[in-house]
Amino acid sequence: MILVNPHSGKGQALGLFTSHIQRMLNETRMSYTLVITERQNHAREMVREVDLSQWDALVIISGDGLLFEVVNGLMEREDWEEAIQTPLGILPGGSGNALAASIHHYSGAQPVSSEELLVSCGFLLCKGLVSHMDLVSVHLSTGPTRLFSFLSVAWGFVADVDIESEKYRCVGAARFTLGTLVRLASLRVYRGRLAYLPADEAEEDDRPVRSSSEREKELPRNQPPPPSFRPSDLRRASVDSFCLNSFRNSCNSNNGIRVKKLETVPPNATQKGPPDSLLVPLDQPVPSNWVVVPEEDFVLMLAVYQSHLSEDLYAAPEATLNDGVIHLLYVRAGISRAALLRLFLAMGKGTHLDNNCPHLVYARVRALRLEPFSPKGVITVDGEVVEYGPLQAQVHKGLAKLIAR
Ligand SMILES: Nc1ncnc2c1ncn2[C@@H]1O[C@H](COP(=O)(O)OP(=O)(O)OP(=O)(O)O)[C@@H](O)[C@H]1O
Repeated sequence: MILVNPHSGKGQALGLFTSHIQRMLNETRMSYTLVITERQNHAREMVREVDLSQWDALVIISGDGLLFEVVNGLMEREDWEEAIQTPLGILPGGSGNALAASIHHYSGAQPVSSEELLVSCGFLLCKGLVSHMDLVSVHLSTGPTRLFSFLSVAWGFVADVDIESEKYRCVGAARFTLGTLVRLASLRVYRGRLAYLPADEAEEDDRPVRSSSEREKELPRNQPPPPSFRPSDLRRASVDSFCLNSFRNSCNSNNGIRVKKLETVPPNATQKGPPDSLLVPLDQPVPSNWVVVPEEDFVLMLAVYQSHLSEDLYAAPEATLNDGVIHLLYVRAGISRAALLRLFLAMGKGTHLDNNCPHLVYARVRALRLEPFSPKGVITVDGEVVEYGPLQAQVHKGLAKLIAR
């Protein structure tokens, strides 16, 4: 199932699919159904109810926001443990495309333009090799109290830029550069308390470690793919005509693709997912083996679990898809505008940690707690704004599966 957010990025996700991806899938003789999302939470509600036995993979062509919905929809199911084993795929159609940029980077390739990134991720999808991907369980004190995140938690400068730059999405990935310059002009300090469990202090995840053959399974498909893409091999994809009983389906044709419109079911708020053995309730002090950061004034806090925060921000050079580590970066108050700008320019190349910036701190952690004291601010999880207030998070190594090698 390929889910498209027609409004993501510059609003061209469907066009990008037809111009770049459709032919590649046809050449591999992979059959698929395209679902165009109609509103926020459509994908989340749909994957919560869908019969997953009918699908080999759930692929999104959008920004990271749509994958966030799919991951959380799967984790809200009664059968979440099995559901989250469904291979996920991502094709960049947004303006940030952090996970797509990360998997392109993990494949060993050099940085590329947005269009080439789409083709690169298309090839990864056609190869169909599946790897495990870490998920982070994020607890909030209000709103939906537990979320699952595959990318980042941000507070302060980065979160502000992410949200404020939404209005510049027509310029694509450059929106973050533009937003950074605007926010630098009105640099703020955020007051709060940060604590974390260093990765070397924490016990390894107690789930059994899987063998590499179990980790890297090839996606089933109708026929083996041709060794390379040749025009003579071009065939039309056989488009599946699944009938999902829980939805009212109406299909119509769009550029030769069968488009399925789905009616979804009411939200389900029940808590699901693995226990967070490293966390104590938010109203209790953190355990004694945690580090409590002495400073209380910050410019930013960024917890990231993949290498890239956007196509142009190589935030965690050491990160891999399944390292079971939250890469925590924070910048203490007192940094000059010029030094912060230099830091972000260096992040474009992934050299920010080599620059010995005295205000930047980096730690590999397994869990963290953030208690903002500033009355107003923005916190984002995977680029989506969440309720502003205390939160804590714990990584779950390799909980999800991603088509990524
Ligand atoms: N048809 C739709 N109409 C409006 N919103 C939608 C629709 N489909 C999905 N959404 C919502 O749009 C939000 C943004 O989606 P997404 O992150 O995929 O794109 P984006 O914001 O353009 O990408 P990026 O995060 O890279 O900038 C998500 O929260 C998603 O729930």
